[in-house]
Amino acid sequence: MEPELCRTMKEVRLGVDAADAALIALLARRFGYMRAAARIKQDRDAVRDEDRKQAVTDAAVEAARVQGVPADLVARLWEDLVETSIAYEDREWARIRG
Ligand SMILES: O=C(O)C(=O)C[C@]1(C(=O)O)C=C[C@@H](O)C=C1
Repeated sequence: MEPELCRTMKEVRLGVDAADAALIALLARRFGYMRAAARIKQDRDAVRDEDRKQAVTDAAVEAARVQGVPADLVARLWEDLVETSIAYEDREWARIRG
């Protein structure tokens, strides 16, 4: 049910749970690309790429603005998302070559 049509907290929470499940599926896919990056990057120092991090965050903030989501909140989320991705990619880089 669309958020604007919700009349009860039960309806709201069903919608939130469904959105969270969809987000987790997308995160699983995004993290899959981090495993691919860890496999492809030969140099461990290349795991962190500040220019690309900035570009990814800028794109997310712009997409959020178009969709009417507060840009400052998305910038904060993407800071955490990309830093978490870097940590995961670094861990995978070491695991693959361990
Ligand atoms: O684009 C890359 O090089 C990635 O490894 C992906 C990613 C990301 O989370 O989008 C992660 C680490 C880099 O710092 C930049 C971006």
